[in-house]
Amino acid sequence: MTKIDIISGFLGAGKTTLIKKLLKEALGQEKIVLIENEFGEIGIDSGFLKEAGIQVTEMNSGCICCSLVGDFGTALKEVVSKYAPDRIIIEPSGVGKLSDVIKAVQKEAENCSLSLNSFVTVADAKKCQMYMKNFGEFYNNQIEYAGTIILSRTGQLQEEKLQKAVELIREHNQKAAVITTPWEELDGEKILSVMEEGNQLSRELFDKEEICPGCGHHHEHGEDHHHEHEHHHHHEHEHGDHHHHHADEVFTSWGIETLKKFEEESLENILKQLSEKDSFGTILRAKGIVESGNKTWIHFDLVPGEYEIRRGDADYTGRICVIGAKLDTEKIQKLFGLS
Ligand SMILES: Nc1nc2c(ncn2[C@@H]2O[C@H](COP(=O)(O)OP(=O)(O)OP(=O)(O)O)[C@@H](O)[C@H]2O)c(=O)[nH]1
Repeated sequence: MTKIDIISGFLGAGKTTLIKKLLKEALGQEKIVLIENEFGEIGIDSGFLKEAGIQVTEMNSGCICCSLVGDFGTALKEVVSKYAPDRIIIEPSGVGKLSDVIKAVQKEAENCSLSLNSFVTVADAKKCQMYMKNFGEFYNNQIEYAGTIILSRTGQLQEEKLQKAVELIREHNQKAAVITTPWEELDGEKILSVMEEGNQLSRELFDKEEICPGCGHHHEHGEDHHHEHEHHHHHEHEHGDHHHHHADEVFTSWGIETLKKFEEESLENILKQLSEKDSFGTILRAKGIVESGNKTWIHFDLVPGEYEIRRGDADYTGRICVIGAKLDTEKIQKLFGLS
């Protein structure tokens, strides 16, 4: 029986960082396949995992949570028959709805010999209030359906702020275990055992009813699609323009492969502008690997309010990806000096 762990979380929450930690500290002996579904045109994360000998299957052509459920099922089956792994870790795109991913996995689990072992959401403790307010339709679904919620960046947070984050999360999920301890203080084994217990707790919730991610209403399990549509129309009449969005209606991504070399200073200036000004749209995530002078390479990461530049390994070509809402991609391209 292959175990499946779903590690969801909004853009830049820390999913990849968590997966690395688990692989290193808890899953070293197991045969693992990672299925990544990145939102954005260019997969940037998978390099290090491939180097670590982990099998990575990228699904960058679309979203596993909605239209491509069929393809996702095929991908799962292929992975099981080809590698017979002990465990499949699924990292859905940061803007995917966790409930859709769980549904897709459950559907396939019946056919292949798969067991849904855990469904986790990584949430940036510093930003959950802002994300709930601005992108609640996607963000809250990930919180509501998680068996375990693993807060990231809690180390730098004041106690009251962390307390507030936990309260906000509890408004959407009373049952999940919420990990508040900074990750450096926890062993991967400990985190994994909490994740696996979370499965037991929320299975009950998931079996009984489904919370409509858009309107917050509970639908009986098994309620058919036709019926659901009527239900939604009903709401539209009541509340005006209520309808559910697909991720690609709300979020856009811009990605480019480039040979351009960047000085650390000028890249710093670019990231500073991206994170401070709102004239490029709402920037939610940027990452890239680009060449710098003297055959050195720079890796960078940006989430709202913070960015990080570090020296890293060369890659097969330079790549940059920016994700956000209402992006002015032309202006962003110019900012990187690439138009
Ligand atoms: N200080 C701090 N930084 C973190 C923590 N978790 C993640 N980061 C940083 O945040 C950035 C994003 O982390 P990732 O692990 O790539 O996040 P992700 O959820 O995989 O992001 P996507 O690529 O958008 O899917 C990286 O620069 C990490 O080093 C944390 O707990 N504390």
